[in-house]
Amino acid sequence: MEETTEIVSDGGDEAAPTAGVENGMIEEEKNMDGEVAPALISIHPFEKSVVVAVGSELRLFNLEGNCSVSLIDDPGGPSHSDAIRSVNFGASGRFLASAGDDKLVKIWETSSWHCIRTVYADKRVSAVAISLSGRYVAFADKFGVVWLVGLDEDDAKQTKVDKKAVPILGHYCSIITRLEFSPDERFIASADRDFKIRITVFPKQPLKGAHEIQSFCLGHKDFVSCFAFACPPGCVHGFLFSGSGDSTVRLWDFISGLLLATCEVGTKVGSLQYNGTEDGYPPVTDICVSSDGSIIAVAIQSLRGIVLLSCGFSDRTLSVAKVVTLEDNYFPTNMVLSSLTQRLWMVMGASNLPTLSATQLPTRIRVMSGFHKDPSDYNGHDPITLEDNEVPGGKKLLSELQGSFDVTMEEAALAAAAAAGRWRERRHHREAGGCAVIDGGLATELEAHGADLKDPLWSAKYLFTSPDLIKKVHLDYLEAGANILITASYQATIQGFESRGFSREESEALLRRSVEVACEAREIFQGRSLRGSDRCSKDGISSKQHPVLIAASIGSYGAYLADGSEYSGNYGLQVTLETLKDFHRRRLQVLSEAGADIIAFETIPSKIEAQAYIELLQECNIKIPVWFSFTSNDGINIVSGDSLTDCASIADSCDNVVAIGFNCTSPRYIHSLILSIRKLTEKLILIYPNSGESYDPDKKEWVASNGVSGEDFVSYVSKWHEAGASLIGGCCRTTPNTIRAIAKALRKDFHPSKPDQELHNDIERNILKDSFLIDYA
Ligand SMILES: C[S+](C)CC[C@H](N)C(=O)O
Ligand SMILES: N[C@@H](CCS)C(=O)O
Ligand SMILES: [Zn+2]
Repeated sequence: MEETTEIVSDGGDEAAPTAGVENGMIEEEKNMDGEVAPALISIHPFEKSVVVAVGSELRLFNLEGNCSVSLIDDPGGPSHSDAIRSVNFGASGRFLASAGDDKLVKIWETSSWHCIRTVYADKRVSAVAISLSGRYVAFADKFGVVWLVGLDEDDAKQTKVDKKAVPILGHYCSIITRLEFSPDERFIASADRDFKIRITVFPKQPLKGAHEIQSFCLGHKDFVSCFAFACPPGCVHGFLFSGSGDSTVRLWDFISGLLLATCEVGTKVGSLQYNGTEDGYPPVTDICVSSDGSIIAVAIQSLRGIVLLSCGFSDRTLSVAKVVTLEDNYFPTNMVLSSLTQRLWMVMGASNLPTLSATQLPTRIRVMSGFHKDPSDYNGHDPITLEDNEVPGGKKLLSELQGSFDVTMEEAALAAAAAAGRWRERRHHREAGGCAVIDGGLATELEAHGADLKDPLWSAKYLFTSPDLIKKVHLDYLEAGANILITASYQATIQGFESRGFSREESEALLRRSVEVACEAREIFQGRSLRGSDRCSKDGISSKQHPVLIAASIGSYGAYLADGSEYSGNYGLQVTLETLKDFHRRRLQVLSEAGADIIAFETIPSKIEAQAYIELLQECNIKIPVWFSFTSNDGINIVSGDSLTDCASIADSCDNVVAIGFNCTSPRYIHSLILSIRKLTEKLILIYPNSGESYDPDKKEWVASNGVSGEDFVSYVSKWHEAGASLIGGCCRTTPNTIRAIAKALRKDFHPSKPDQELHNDIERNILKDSFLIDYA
């Protein structure tokens, strides 16, 4: 690893909001792009000041001077311009760090409140932490990479815009939800949406990378939303508490990764106590623990209050001691415990609310005191929620931190957003209704424009004979409503190009060309809106509101053989797992670095080929997401006869895989395949069937079968969407007309009738965006 890695933004573009490019969902209305980011609160370790982050705003109050504080930002540098996702005073209290969706990390010096450093991240930032010594700031981007910035003495004295950070560890494409240094600064802990907490040794020379993994804390069954260290008296390293979407709080010996105790808080609190309507129990959204572990406060999504736990460190028990109910309509979205005064500060709020303007976002602060060291003392002695005039800083602080809070007007909206919560369970993503439109048959449309594909390279031939025709077809699909363009690399292989006399370098350049052509089409399409000529098409599709992703196609080995064997998987016994890996390796590497948003493994006929892909993804350390798309000709198994269960479980096992499904399969099998696969994976489901005709590989022609007509195909789209498919398009013999009709059908599915449904859909769609696409952009 290089000692320093430039992550320079090339001016304003990178840091500017790029929601249109990032967002892979269909969005009918501009305001549907809004994402609910929770209000955050952090307190100085000596309770000198308190900060609330809401939207892009940092609101600060000096508790010592009883006055509000104005931050002094970089004079020429960028300020926060999008939702702040993490705000953190280090343990020393010397600095405050803030970071978020605008890809900026800002470090503020807490005696002068100057911004002393602005770091440009190249992805949105999900978590930030400051080391005990104040010498390092770590931040996590949404790709799952943790970066480190060193602060030296001079930093505290001057403003500096620094564009350098060093990647120190990674979570392999999983979004990091929380990041903290251990209290002794020996470790750095990072938790992710893939259920794990990684404990990494924080090395003596951390800017050279933190490679030594101390442990993984594995046991949560859903995303890890929060964690906190605690060190009871007499204990050397301490313990770690974590909360999760699986509705549990767990206690870990983080040195060994051993799970010591689990408290099923959601079950214990009981369904009557929270306001949710979902199946199962609600996620734990936040946890605050006093430094000695005697106070453990837990926030649960949609719970009007907090849960206090008691922990027996020696006998490894963790149980609910008390549920403290707050007044109606108060759902804390974020909390912080002051170790000094043992006051729990809570905030409720969100960065965008459907009924309120973007400026002056309201929040509601509550402060609780009267915690007991011995949980049995809670019997009859609840912690006390302070009245507004009893809160440190009083009404002055509240008016500063809460914004234009008008109880009667806004509390209900605020509560709705808070109740909707910060994290959604992973398994709800695809059921939430978010969806994107995949394009249709590229080769089919090339043929419609006169292309002759009777060639071993099939559509890939046009990468060197007429890339402009490919671009035109991509544009036709975008105009028709596609959100995802699949590149012309399905049958483009290094081996295939070499057999046509191209050199190795030229062959690799042709692979890259397939992605470039699709990117150029996207630019043209979106450039129309920049030039002000954006109009809604007759289908109501506006390029301004129409995000586009590029999926680099990788066809199976059978496609290269050009004998139709991608529809049987019958490659002969001499073709082993190693043969397939050797065949696919270099192409995968080249395409994964060509600028695509995702790799589309298409028309996978067999388990062995899926296995080859999975092994290559790991061995080649592929850094972009992928989808796995199988073919079936009976609606039960995949075409080779391998079981769907086996194939789906192979695909499901890999973090890179964000969606699993079927392509180039007859529409008549799609519904049953969706129903089967939804039981086998929590990942997104994709389907892009062909017309139902059969392919004759000798004649290289499609022949009618008793398939379902194009018209019928479209009439199934809503049903497939309802059954759980999130990404829907067409494969061979489908056309821009098919895609136009699919986009129309799916848009019709998005007509929320009630305002709360609207909010729900909005939140869910954005989470779908988070999990599938935007984080890798
Ligand atoms: C998806 S099939 C229709 C692609 C063409 C096939 N591999 C062939 O070369 O005949
Ligand atoms: N993506 C390819 C077909 C795969 S079967 C194409 O559309 O030409
Ligand atoms: Zn196809």
